[in-house]
Amino acid sequence: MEILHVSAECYPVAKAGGLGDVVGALPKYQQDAGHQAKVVMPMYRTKFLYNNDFDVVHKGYTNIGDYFFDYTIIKEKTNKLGFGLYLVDVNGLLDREKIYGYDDDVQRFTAFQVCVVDWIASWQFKPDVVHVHDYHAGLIPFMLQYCYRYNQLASIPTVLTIHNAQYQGWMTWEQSTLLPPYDEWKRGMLEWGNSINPLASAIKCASKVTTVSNSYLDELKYMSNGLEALFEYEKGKCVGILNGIDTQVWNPETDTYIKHDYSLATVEEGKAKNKAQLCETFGLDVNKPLFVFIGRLVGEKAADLLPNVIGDSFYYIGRRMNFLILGSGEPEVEARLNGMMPLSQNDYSCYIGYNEGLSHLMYAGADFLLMPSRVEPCGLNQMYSMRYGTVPLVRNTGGLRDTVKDIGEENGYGIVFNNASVGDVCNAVWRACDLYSDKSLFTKARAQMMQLDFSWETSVQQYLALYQSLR
Ligand SMILES: Nc1ncnc2c1ncn2[C@@H]1O[C@H](COP(=O)(O)OP(=O)(O)O[C@H]2O[C@H](CO)[C@@H](O)[C@H](O)[C@H]2O)[C@@H](O)[C@H]1O
Repeated sequence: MEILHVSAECYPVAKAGGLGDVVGALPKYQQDAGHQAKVVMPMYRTKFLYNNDFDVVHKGYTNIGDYFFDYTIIKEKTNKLGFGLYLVDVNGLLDREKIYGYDDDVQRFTAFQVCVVDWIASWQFKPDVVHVHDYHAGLIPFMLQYCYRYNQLASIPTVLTIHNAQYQGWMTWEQSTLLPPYDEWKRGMLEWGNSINPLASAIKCASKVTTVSNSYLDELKYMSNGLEALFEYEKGKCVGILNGIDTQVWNPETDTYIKHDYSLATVEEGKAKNKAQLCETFGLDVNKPLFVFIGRLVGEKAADLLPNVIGDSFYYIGRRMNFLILGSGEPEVEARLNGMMPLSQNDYSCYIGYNEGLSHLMYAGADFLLMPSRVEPCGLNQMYSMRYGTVPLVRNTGGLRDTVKDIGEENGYGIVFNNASVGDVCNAVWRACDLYSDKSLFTKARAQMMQLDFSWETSVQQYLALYQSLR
């Protein structure tokens, strides 16, 4: 089968979070399973672009509204990522340093999608399926079916994967002119809540919709930032497929980001060395358990709780542990976390920003990973941490519920709590400190987690079966 993934992110080309990880891995494993997988994404000004060689495979001319422009599709020459990587170059619009966060993001991502559809129209043989990820590619199922210019593409099956339904890409009706001319009778397929909603449109128009865990699919029916009724209505075509992790990138035995690689057999000393390196870098006490948080500092991840969790843990449990935070996001949370630095007694530090290498070292060197998420469609961090022998503390939600079993249960290995509240997280920290003191239980949990199988193979088969059902 020929599968075309359309996404705003793909690791290692450009990544802002878990979407990039998934789009950098899933196609590789589909290719390994004997299929032809391609990824098309915007051409940002990233290191990857400058450090690799590309061929021009297509040149085109199109428009968004009254802005007419040339675009170019370039392909990485050697398929070094394990699949065909295609970048859309639109001079001035897409070739920026950041992925998101510009005032004209609506124009940028609409232009990207128009170019992708325009490019597909030039193919001699059409792909067997177009697989779009999140709202940045959400207008494509509509365009393929209802834009007059692309009538010949209407029968291509489409799959939407929702990595995060919080962000929907809302556009005003005035911005509808950015789309190629379409059948006005179908404008309802673009609309939700009186505006153009690219994510809702993709849910309506795609042949199938997947979410990145089963529990998240259930939750979306009562908590999806306004789309609850739509998920209930379209539930017949929705299915949950749990993400895997790229075990070639996330492997403590071969990880090139860490100096001290380790396996299940050498986990004790391997983690100790990585922890020592981390503690030295951040001025932490290597003899105390180390709790880390890695992620976007936003409400969904309950990052706003962190300052009080740290303060209350020190106050009520005692200064028996270290905390280290890596992330960026809401300015108030960043400021509070930074503001706590002078109060550290060699037991707290934070790094505000994005740092891929440091994240690997933290998964490797920490004892515990905090994930109090209010919403977690799947969550990759907890799976990475388990593979690196770091015990996750997670809220009982979404993909966290589907992947972490509480230590209190038979064969459990993690710490699970119910509420995204300071009290519940502190209680989990307390339980973790107790676990840390119980050496034999801690070692057992660690060994058990490291042997769990979160590889992509199973999920890839589920995606392939889904595509097959559309042919
Ligand atoms: N400051 C920083 N420095 C370095 N690395 C950082 C970082 N901040 C985040 N990361 C990395 O970004 C990734 C985050 O992935 P998640 O899946 O946990 O969350 P995200 O909300 O981005 O993804 C969404 O999509 C994914 C994929 O489907 C779902 O798992 C998830 O639930 C959903 O919210 C991890 O690789 C993490 O290490």
